[in-house]
Parts: sequence; C-alpha cells; structure tokens
Amino acid sequence: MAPINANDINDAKAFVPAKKALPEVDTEGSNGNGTTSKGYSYETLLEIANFLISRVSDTPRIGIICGSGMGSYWKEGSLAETISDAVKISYEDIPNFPVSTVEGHHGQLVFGKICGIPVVAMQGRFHYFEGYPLWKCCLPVRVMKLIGIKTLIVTNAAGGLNPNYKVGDIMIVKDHINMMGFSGNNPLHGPNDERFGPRFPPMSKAYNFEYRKIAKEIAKELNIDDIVREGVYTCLGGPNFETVAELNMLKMVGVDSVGMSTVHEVITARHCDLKVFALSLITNECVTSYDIIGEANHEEVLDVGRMRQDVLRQFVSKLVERITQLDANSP
Ligand SMILES: O=P(O)(O)O[C@H]1O[C@H](CO)[C@@H](O)[C@H]1O
Ligand code: HPA
Repeated sequence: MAPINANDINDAKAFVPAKKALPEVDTEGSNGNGTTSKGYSYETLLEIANFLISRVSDTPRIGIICGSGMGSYWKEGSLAETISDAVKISYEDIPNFPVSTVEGHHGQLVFGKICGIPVVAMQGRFHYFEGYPLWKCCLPVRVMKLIGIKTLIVTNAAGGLNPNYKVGDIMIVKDHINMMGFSGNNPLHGPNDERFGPRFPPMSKAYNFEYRKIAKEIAKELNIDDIVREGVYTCLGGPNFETVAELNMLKMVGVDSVGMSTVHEVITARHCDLKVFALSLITNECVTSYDIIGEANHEEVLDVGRMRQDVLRQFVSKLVERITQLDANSP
C-alpha cells in the first residue's frame, strides 16, 4: 500500500489552523528563580502575591475561579462583568505565572468588587491536559491565599452523568472523587511546606456545609431551585471526553458530574485552610449509551455557559454577599 501523503488528506478538520500560536508550557516550573521540580517555593509565591498586591488597592476577601464559558472570558453579561472598579492583570504580565491555552479562557486576574465586597477572579484556569503538572494548575490558589482571600468559589463546566440532570442545570458540589489521585497524581505530591498546610490534610469536609446551605436558599430566592442540584463531581485528566464504558463506571461509583478541573484546586485550597464553595454548570449530557447519536464537544460547553451567564452572575453575586455576611458573624 502506498504511504499516505499529508497533502492528499481532504479532511478540512485536520488542517484547521491553530487560533493562536501555541504557548510555551513550562511543565515542571524549572525556568524561574526559586523554582523546584516539585513546585514553587513559598518565597516565590510570596513574590508573585506581593507583585499583585502592589497593583491593587483593596485586599480581596473571596477568590473566584471562572469555568469554561462562565466568565472565563470577558463578555458583556458574564460573571466577571459583575466586578466593578476592575483592575485586570494579564497572566502574561505576572512573573512566574502560567498562561491559559484553552479556548474560552481569557487569561487574566480581575481584582474589583462584587456587591461592594473585594474579590479577585481568575478569568481562565490551568488544566492538567494543557501540559501543566497539577501543582502548577493550582499555583494561583496559593497565590490568592497569600494575597489574603479567605474563601474560594470554584466554578466549572461539566458533563451531567446523573440521569435526572438537564443541560443548563447548576450542581452545587457536595463532594468529589479524586480519580487522578488514585494513581498518586496529586497537587500536594512532593515535599510539604507547613507554611501552607499539613502533610496529611483531611478532605471529608472539603465543600463548606454552611455555604451549600446558603446556596440552596439563594436558589429558592432567585426562583431557580428547579435547576439547582447537589452532587458529586469528578475530574479526569482529559483532554478527550470520556468513553461510554468510562462514564458508566463513574456512574456506578456515584459520580453526578464529570469535568477536567476543580478537584486539585479544591485540595490545594483546603490544604491552606481556605473555605470552599464549588458549582458545576451542566453543559452537556454524558453519553452513557452507544445508541445516543450526539457527542460531547467544547463548542456546546461554551454555548451553554453563555446561555446561563445571567443566572450564574446573579447566583454567584448573591453567594459572595451572603458568604461574607456569614463569615463576618462567625468566629
Ligand atoms: O473545568 P472547566 O475549566 O470549566 O472546563 C471544562 O470544559 C472543558 C471541556 O469542554 C474542559 O476544560 C473541562 O474541564
Ligand atoms: N466531560 C469532561 N469534561 C467536561 C464535560 C464532559 O462531558 N463537559 C464539560 N467539561
């Protein structure tokens, strides 16, 4: 058989040009001062934090990680647009910071206020499939901690595995299954710096109970309780979406929503004693049968994010307000 010549292939998809030049992904973090093979030193992270602090006037109380299509890009009406008095700092301009490579992830920190409360939002997160090790995906969480946040709100786009879920539902995360951790891939792998947290942090109360209670109250107040669920999230390494067999296995072990983020961010946040709230926007139904015609795709994920941006903006804004009130009144 004659060898295939790339020029003969007629499949347009195979030749779609890259939208932007592929960024250099530093997979081990060994390109800067103070880096080690297992993460940045405390001092280097402090330097990054101080660089950011020198550029803003208010210390943020709450950090927000914007998921795919959910204000991860700057768009009229998106969650990130809620932020007033915004100071935007591109990841590229922050020393030793990774850069976002995913379509729909803008790549900047936005400092400002939601309902008068100082926040910092990540418009664009880092994923394992981009080539970053997990500790590096979570570097911004430690930086936000050093800047002064007390609470982290994590949002993600996810496939709905629970058969009762519909596209557009919002799932309050009550727990996660750390699938990547089962093979020892964990953001806390390597030497532990006690200044961040303990060697063996517990994870049984990772998702703050009081915050989840507030979120359900807010859902009622906003009259969206029919689309708000509560369930278990899992993160796979990606970037491919899952096979039917994989999804059925995950369903059997009690997973309700599936994505490629969040779990390692939450582990890092809990390690350094941040309080955590997380939600999944269900952007697609997981394909759990060979009879289903459709397939998961990233465009649908972004579209559903856009479709739900108003609701998410209201939901998260109210959460920011009520979480701040709750924490002000508790020790
Ligand atoms: O988890 P976020 O960043 O919201 O994005 C989700 O959507 C993308 C797939 O469409 C993956 O990156 C997955 O993790
Ligand atoms: N699987 C994994 N990640 C995702 C999905 C999915 O179905 N949807 C959005 N992110």
